[in-house]
Amino acid sequence: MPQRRSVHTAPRPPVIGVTACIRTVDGSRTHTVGEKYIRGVTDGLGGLPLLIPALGDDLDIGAVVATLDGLLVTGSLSNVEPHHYDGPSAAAGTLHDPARDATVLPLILAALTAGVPLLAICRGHQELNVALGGSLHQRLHELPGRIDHRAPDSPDLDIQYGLAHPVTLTEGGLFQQLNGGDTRLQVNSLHWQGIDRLADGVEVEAVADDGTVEAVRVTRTESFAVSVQWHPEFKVRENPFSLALFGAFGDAARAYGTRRRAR
Ligand SMILES: N[C@@H](CCC(=O)NCCCC(=O)O)C(=O)O
Repeated sequence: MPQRRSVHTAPRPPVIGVTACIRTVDGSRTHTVGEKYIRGVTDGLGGLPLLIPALGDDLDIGAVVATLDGLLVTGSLSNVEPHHYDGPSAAAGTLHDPARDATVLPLILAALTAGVPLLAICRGHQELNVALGGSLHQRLHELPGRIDHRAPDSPDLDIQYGLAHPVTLTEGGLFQQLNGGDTRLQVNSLHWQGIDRLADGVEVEAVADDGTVEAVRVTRTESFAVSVQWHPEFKVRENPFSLALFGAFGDAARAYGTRRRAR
C-alpha cells in the first residue's frame, strides 16, 4: 500500500515585514535590522520576519504590502531628514538614512491603506507621524520643561534599555486595556527627537509627564496600527506590557493573514 503523505496542518506563522536601515559594514553598503526586532517578531508573536530592504523607488511597495500579514517599523539611530516635515535643517553631523526614508515613509502609507496591521517603534513612531503629515522636534532635551529622553551613557544594554520614566495611558484607550486597566506604565527611553505637530488621523495612547507623545493609534484604519516612542522589542518576553502589545499585534496579523489568503 502506498503511504499517504501527511498533510501539514500546523498554523502558518504570520509574515511580518521588518524595515531595514542602510549602514556601511566592512566598507559595503548593507541593509541591517537589529536582532531584537527580529526576536520581537519570533519570540513576541510567533511570526516569520521578512526583511524589507531600504531600496526606495527600486522597491515594489505594492508587491511588498501584498506579501505581508503585518509590518514592524523598526527604530534606528538615524533621524528622518527634516525636509520630509518642512523642518529646519539638522545640526551638522546628524546621522540620516535617506534610503530608509524613501522606503519606509511610502511603505507606512501603503500598509495603512491596505489595512495591514502595523507596529512602529521609536524612529518608526516618528516616521509614522511624518508619513501622516505631522512634524518632529529634533532635540527634545533642549526644549524648556522637557526631560532628557536620551539613552543612559552606559555600554550595558540592560542599563541603556532599562525602564527610564513613566507614561500615562489614555483613559479608555487600547493601551490601558493592554495594561490590565492601569493608566501608568514605566518605559525605556533612547531618543533625541519626538513628535511636535501631531498628524491628523491619530489618537494619543500614551504621554510622558513632560508632554512628549509616547504612543499613538491610527484611527483612519480599522486595523491594529500603533506606534510607541520606547522599545518594547527589547527582551520582549520579560515585560508584561511588551508581551501584551506584541501579542495584540500578532493576533491582528494572524486574522489579517487568514482574510488575505481567503481573497
Ligand atoms: N533617531 C531617532 C530615533 C531613535 C531610535 O529609534 N533609537 C533606536 C536606537 C537603536 C535601536 O534600539 O534600534 C532619535 O534619536 O530620536
